[in-house]
Amino acid sequence: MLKVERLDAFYGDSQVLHGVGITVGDGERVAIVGRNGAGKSTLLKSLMNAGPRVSGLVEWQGENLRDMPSFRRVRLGLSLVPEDRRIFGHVTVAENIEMARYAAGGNALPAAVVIERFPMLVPIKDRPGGRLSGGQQQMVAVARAIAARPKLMMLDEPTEGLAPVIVEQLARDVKAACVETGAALLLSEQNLWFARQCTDRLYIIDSGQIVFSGDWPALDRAPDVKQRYLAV
Ligand SMILES: Nc1ncnc2c1ncn2[C@@H]1O[C@H](COP(=O)(O)OP(=O)(O)OP(=O)(O)O)[C@@H](O)[C@H]1O
Repeated sequence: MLKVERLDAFYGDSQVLHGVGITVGDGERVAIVGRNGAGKSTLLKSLMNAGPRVSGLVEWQGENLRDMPSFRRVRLGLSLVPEDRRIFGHVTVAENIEMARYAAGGNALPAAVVIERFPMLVPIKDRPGGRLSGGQQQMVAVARAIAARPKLMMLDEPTEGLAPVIVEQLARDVKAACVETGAALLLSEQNLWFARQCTDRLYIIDSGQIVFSGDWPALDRAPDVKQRYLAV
């Protein structure tokens, strides 16, 4: 279980997160939604110690992570798929997924097993990463994360720039992969439809602060909140 309390994050002198508190239970799927610049990416990076300077509590399975480096967090089962996906262009889809072994060691799932879980990847498994569409790249990035058998997978705006038909497929595959492997999900998104398909509850972040916490029906019952923090 992830427990975050009083989390502040800074780039230089500029404070971007202010006293953030969230939890994600074992196997739970939770969304962080908010407008551009609200602090979603900064929050996920802060949880991995991958960029901003942070203070406050980040506790994972009862351990206060303090200044633990990212690679050790990965070994504890935390995994972040960043916005830019970081697919290797000169090796194939299957080899990109095989790279999960470097993060997870002997515990990683074989690429062939993971590819079966993502139907879109089956016909393109031998294609170089540099010749993939944005949607295919995102699918590979999620598959690679799943191959490392994370206990908590964090996805940073996976639908950005993707066609609606790909967004639908990605929603099905992300949810199914989490359910099958028991991985928890912390999803940063602006696409409310996608976030709702993949998760059971959400936090809204605005100007670096959590301004709403509840399940999706609770958001439906609060149209003023939706209008104030999520309308474009
Ligand atoms: N490396 C950085 N250095 C300085 N300021 C940054 C840096 N990265 C982000 N910021 C600032 O921090 C604030 C939060 O940005 P962040 O990327 O976390 O938002 P976001 O909710 O993920 O938005 P987006 O959807 O645009 O990615 C913004 O004001 C942004 O300009």
